[in-house]
Amino acid sequence: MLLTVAPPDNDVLWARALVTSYRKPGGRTDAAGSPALRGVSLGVADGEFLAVTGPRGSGKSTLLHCLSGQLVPDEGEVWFHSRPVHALPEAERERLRRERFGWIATEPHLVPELTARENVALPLLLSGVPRRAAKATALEWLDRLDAAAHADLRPDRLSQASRQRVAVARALVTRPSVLFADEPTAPLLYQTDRVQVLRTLVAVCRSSGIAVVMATSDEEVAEQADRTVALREGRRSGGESRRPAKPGAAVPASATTPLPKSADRCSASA
Ligand SMILES: Nc1ncnc2c1ncn2[C@@H]1O[C@H](COP(=O)(O)OP(=O)(O)OP(=O)(O)O)[C@@H](O)[C@H]1O
Repeated sequence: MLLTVAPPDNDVLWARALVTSYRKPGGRTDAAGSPALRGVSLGVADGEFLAVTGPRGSGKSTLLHCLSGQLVPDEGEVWFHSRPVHALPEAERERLRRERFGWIATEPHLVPELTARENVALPLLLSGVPRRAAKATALEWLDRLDAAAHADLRPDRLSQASRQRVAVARALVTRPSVLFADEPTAPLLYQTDRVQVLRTLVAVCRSSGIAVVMATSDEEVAEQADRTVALREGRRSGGESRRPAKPGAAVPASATTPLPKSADRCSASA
């Protein structure tokens, strides 16, 4: 595969001409001959909130999987700073995902036997942080997500919105450089929950300098983003739209307080 030069300095993440097809169990390329991505290029600036929009099946999730190194594209390149994600061995991609990327799925997928605080502490424990420090940092992140009151409850005792807040705290506890979120508010029934979870997430990422790449088909969600790129049938559709910041947007005070020292990045640098 031809490697080009690394991306511009102000882009934390950069992708060029991504093409991806899903293969059938027999190993053959999709019989319909319809790649999920057909040449998508984009860059994500440091600390930027980028929304990826498009109808169902347009390739949003596939793009996030490629950008986060979960899926290696058939063609094209993905760079994280000066590292060619598409060309890294599986073990290095996994390490990158664990240490520099956060992931929020549509469903929270919390460990049912663990409390909210233990769920959030888990990524830190797995990267070798001592238990006490990990649990203290987990509580600080739950507090920033307005979920500290639920710290000692297991997921089955939490509302859907609270579970998603815990999942957001778990994704951010390692202070990733990029947070990927795949329709994170879609399962929340109430608009007030969707708005609050999203605003808290965005405020925390902005105050911590974490870039966000969010797949969404919800226009209200996309309106919160700094920039929106649209997909249709695996291709960029139309231009991109940039929106001015909304200084008046109400966010919980806890989401914008500076991070305590113990919440500083715990993982190794890339
Ligand atoms: N695991 C898979 N195996 C086979 N085909 C897949 C797989 N995942 C996605 N696809 C196909 O790839 C295309 C893009 O799907 P993708 O999930 O990336 O789109 P999306 O915009 O995220 O849609 P949605 O909003 O429904 O999740 C679709 O045609 C979909 O059917």
